[in-house]
Amino acid sequence: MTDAVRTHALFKRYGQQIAVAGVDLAVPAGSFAGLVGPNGAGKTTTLSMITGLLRPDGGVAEIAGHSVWHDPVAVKARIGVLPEGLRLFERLSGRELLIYNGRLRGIPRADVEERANELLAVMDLTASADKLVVDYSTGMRKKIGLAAALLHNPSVLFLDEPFEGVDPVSANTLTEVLRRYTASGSTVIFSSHVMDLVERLCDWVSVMSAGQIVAQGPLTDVRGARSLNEAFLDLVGGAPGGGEAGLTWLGSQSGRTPGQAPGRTPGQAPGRAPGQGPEQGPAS
Ligand SMILES: Nc1ncnc2c1ncn2[C@@H]1O[C@H](COP(=O)(O)OP(=O)(O)OP(=O)(O)O)[C@@H](O)[C@H]1O
Repeated sequence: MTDAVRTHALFKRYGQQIAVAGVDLAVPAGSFAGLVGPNGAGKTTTLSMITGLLRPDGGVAEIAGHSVWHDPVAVKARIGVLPEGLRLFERLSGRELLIYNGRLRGIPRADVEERANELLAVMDLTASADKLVVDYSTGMRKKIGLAAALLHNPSVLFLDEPFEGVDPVSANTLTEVLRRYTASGSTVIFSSHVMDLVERLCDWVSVMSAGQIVAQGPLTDVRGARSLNEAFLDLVGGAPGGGEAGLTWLGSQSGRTPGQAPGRTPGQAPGRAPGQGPEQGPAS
């Protein structure tokens, strides 16, 4: 079967900084796929190149066998995107936004209205449908963004951090919608830092580190006998206890004035409170 998404040697440089260093991504159709990696690994840059938002410096990206950069119309008809830092038409209401998106996609007005109403209901946005998007909360923006990305029934849906700022109830709604969507044979690819979430939702995982794919395949293979979080830390070289190095000044607030080292008053030797020997308890 053709992969829903495939890239070969995808490359992007910003000045001296190589953001994506030859990525070979493969996501089978019908997958619920997670793209994970530490901050700055190149996930957003990769997704931007695959969705036609950013021109690669090298390599190829294909959606269902269509080249993103040579056959952009065919690709854009097949994909839905919920990008990072989502920009929406703020002065439209949620309903107007969906109808506008649907009409831009060439969907007949009656169909757009029907789909918009259904999506608003599923996303629990019916009561806010006529409110301006500028007045939506973070979670509501994610939901209307997802509704807009789903309206034309794409075969591949790209989501950059879709659950960020979304409350547990709304996250549950989004999860259900996405599960239904992949169960029908469509593909979801989402980036996230939340390993528990990826482990719970995804059946396919691609792990990126320093601009490259360091592991990719079915979740159970990538994870092995470990949790995905442990596998991730092994793969990306997260030093166990790395957060304990340095920062000796951090914490120990008691008996200290601002700017003073912990546990010390001016003129006192380090490590002992005035008038207190090592075995001495508090004065009674
Ligand atoms: N527009 C830009 N100009 C210069 N450097 C950039 C630009 N966009 C990204 N980078 C650099 O490219 C590298 C990859 O960034 P990218 O945003 O793709 O990472 P990411 O994996 O999505 O990170 P995060 O998890 O923090 O969102 C980083 O080193 C980043 O500083």
